[in-house]
Amino acid sequence: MTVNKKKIRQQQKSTSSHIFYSKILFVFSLIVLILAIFTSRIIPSFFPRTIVSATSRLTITTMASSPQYTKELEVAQLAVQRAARLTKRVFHEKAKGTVSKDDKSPVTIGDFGAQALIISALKANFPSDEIVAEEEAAQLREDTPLRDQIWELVKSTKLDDEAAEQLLGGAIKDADAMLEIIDQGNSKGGAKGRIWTIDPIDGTKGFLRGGQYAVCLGLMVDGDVKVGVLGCPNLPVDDAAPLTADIGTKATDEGRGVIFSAVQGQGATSRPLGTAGLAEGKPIAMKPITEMSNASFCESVEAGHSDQGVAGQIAKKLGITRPSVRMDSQAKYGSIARGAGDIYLRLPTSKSYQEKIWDHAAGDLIVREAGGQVTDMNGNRLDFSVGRTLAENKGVIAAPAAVHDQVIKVVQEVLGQQ
Ligand SMILES: Nc1ncnc2c1ncn2[C@@H]1O[C@H](COP(=O)(O)O)[C@@H](OP(=O)(O)O)[C@H]1O
Ligand SMILES: [Mg+2]
Ligand SMILES: [Mg+2]
Ligand SMILES: [Mg+2]
Repeated sequence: MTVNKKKIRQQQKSTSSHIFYSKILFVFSLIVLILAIFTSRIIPSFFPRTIVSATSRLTITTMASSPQYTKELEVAQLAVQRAARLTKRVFHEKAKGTVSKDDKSPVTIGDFGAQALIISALKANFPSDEIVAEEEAAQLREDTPLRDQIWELVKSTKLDDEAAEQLLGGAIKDADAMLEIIDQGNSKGGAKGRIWTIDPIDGTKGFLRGGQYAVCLGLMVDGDVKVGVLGCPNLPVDDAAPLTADIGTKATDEGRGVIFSAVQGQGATSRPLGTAGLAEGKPIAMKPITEMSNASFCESVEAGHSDQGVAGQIAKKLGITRPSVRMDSQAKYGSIARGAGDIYLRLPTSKSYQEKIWDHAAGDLIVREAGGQVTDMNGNRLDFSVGRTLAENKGVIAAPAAVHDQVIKVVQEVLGQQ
């Protein structure tokens, strides 16, 4: 009897110590898991991709319940929509008020006007945010007729929706105030705080020749792109329309004009550029590549902006059989994000050129939120935290996440043979 009791007591003791040790083990594992997740977010390269992507999914779920950057997104979309109204007016005019910048690249009254409208909308809503924008007003201060031409456009470009126009802060006071506003885009950029980046007309050369162009706006917080908006007035509204360099010969804008948007962790959308207010956005996603031979790739129209010879060799080695679609501006990012094309290749043409952050911020986020991966030619993520340029990166390779490693491998092989 006593022996049995003793046995039972011993058994109870060992069970409760088991439970005690299991609890300790459980709490310890939990702490390790939390630490792993926390550290993997700070130093992602130390951890396998699976852990990092599981964490991102965790972030997405958390963020979905309390969407962030709602106001930023609304203001950015409306500001891009209004600026695109201005660029479309200039686009349909014969004389586009083109002048040459110091680096010999073109700039038009559309570039200056769109930048003034976007900055004034941002300053009305987020007065302490910094802005990195492409253009500056110096030339306009010495050229009064050019300044006045832009002012005429800026003061008469409004959204039809009165409430939306009010949200953007309404009209700019006068021509001098407009010049000051243009120059508020002179931030040096960097890794701290809230910084917007604007390309009022990306693909100015495309804009001038009647090709694709984009009005681009991105918000970076501590060097990371959180919001991206691309207005592409000459792309088809239809997300399923095939990728083509041709914008058609129609004089009307019917069936054309799209805004791509993304917020980090909330996916990417497209909506018609429209005329009044904002249409409902539709989620967009990159197309999975099942056969490389059926894949399409796009690149710049300008041979001076991207090495088309090297891109051709990469495509061939990947097994891509179709010729590239040459398209100006970040319309390329939008097009692959909605599955109209598959891969975007941008190979440097010179050792010294540094890509500008306004040429890539919005597109980078939109593609990544649509299921893509965007890196430089060495496979490193684009680093928007080092100033006005992507000084730490060379070239751009954007592709569906599932094949991106394969593309980078081929890029390295081809470049290694150079
Ligand atoms: N040598 C070069 N290499 C890469 N990009 C260049 C370049 N010279 C200019 N660019 C950039 O290429 C952008 C156009 O991109 P794409 O060639 O894809 O259409 C230009 O934007 P802007 O048109 O806003 O000036 C400009 O900033
Ligand atoms: Mg330019
Ligand atoms: Mg540009
Ligand atoms: Mg530009």
